[in-house]
Amino acid sequence: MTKYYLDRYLSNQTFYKIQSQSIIDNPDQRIVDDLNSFTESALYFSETLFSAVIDLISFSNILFSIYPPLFVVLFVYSIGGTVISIFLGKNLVSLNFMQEKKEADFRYGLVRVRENAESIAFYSGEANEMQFLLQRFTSAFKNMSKLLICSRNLEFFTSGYSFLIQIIPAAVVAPMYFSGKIAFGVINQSVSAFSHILADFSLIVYQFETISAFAAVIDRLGEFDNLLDSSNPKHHSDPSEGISLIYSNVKSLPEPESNGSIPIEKLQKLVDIEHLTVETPSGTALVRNLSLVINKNEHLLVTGPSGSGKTSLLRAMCGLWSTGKGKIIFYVKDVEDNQPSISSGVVALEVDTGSDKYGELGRPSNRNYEGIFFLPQKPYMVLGTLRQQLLYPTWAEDAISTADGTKPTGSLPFLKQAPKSEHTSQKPSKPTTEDLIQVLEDVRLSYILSRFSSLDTSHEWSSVLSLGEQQRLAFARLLLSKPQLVILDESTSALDEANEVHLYKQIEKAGITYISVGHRQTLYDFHKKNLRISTKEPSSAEPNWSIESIDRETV
Ligand SMILES: Nc1ncnc2c1ncn2[C@@H]1O[C@H](COP(=O)(O)OP(=O)(O)OP(=O)(O)O)[C@@H](O)[C@H]1O
Repeated sequence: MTKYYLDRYLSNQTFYKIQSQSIIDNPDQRIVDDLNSFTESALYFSETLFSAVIDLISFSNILFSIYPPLFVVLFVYSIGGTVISIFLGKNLVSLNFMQEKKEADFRYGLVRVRENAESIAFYSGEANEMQFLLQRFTSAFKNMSKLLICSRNLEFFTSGYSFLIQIIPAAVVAPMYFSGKIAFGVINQSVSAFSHILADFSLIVYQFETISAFAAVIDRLGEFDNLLDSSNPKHHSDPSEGISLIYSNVKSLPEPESNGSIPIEKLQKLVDIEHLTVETPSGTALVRNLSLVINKNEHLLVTGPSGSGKTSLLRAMCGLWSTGKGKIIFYVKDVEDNQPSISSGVVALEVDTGSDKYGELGRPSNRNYEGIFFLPQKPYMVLGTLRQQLLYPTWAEDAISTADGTKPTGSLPFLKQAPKSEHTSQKPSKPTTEDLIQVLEDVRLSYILSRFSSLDTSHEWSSVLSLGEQQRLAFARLLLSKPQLVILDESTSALDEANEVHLYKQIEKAGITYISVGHRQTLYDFHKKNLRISTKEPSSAEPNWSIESIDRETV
């Protein structure tokens, strides 16, 4: 179940939507704790129900042979008990639901302190953090107090209910004993059979607390499950709504014209943006009616005031945001045909938006395999070794290792990776250790190898590497992946100018076309075109962008 939920959580960028739009609270807690409680409680209830049925069958016969009216008493008593316990414990489901949420919020607060330890320490923000954490804890504590009061009332009733069981059957059959119809031992027999059967009928009374906790877990999982289903593209009512992202598959070179030449624009087109309007998820238009073509080696610099929507444009290009309208077409090469020759004579540019390859929205499962790479503003370091940092996100280590570094034995089904699809087989071949060492030299990071002794040591990389070093590591990933197009969102903001120049030269040398977002004047040197986005009246329908060539001589 964990793997099933993880698969759905990580597909279609659902994890991003949940986090950026705060759709539901604490998905991690739902995957870890709620799934655990769900499976445990489901098993427990199945067992309890099964033994109750066996018990009922065995003791009904005995009780019926003693005195049939005892059954009527038993029914009335158990139904009355169930109604009262439902009344007393009716708030338990919502209280349990909130308890799960509040405890998870508190835990998440602590995780954020751990993740942002250095920033908090620099700010000396301990007192604020303490207050913030105590607020969350107090909230969980108050809810727990309500939960305890509700459980206490229910417990009082349940105890009284179970004590009366000892008296009721004896009181019912006592007249029969005094009139000499039954022996004294039969009273004991009837008490025993009565309490067994009543326990079976009173499952709701005795298990009310567990049932309400189970119901809260089902609620939380159900909410999560619906959300995961709704972000599956198959459930979208109209896939044409919003921004369409199309990956057009260039199967081969275009047809030569009558004079034997190939139109340069057809040969080199990488991205075509048509009438694109990007809006925030709340509906504010940021970039309006943008039309733009990016050809091979026509490096584009996106500039504009802070908050004008530069990163949002990149989000739309990566498919993270689809609010707005217009079309973005990426011309990606098919790896099987990636060395076409003009003499092959095969023609045309094939637009492949078929559902078989890219899904109904025409999006591939991993854009890195399509030759498009994205470097985000905040460098992201994975948990693991330096080798894993460099291979991320295009390749993964083959074996799944446990925390102590040993490889798992046995054949647990969830450790098996899904069979490689036709699409993932297009991954570039995995770099060797020499390639990794070389790329570290290319980004001027070879000294970290000697500092950390080998490529296979694990560290908390985001803490032990400076921001600039993390940005250089991100460029190393890019150089290894060798994409056709890279989208850089202020990816050199923490670097000195010499390193920035060096890295841009490296990617230019590798033949990678890049689109950068940035504020620095130095960036103009490496780009051919400048897209300026301005902040205009949100109500205005006028385009708020302009594009101009950058003349390297005059910069
Ligand atoms: N999830 C969101 N929901 C609503 N509005 C958002 C969301 N994310 C960003 N915005 C808003 O969209 C606008 C554009 O944000 P964006 O990050 O694209 O700006 P930017 O031009 O890249 O700025 P900077 O140069 O400061 O990085 C901002 O006003 C921001 O507050």
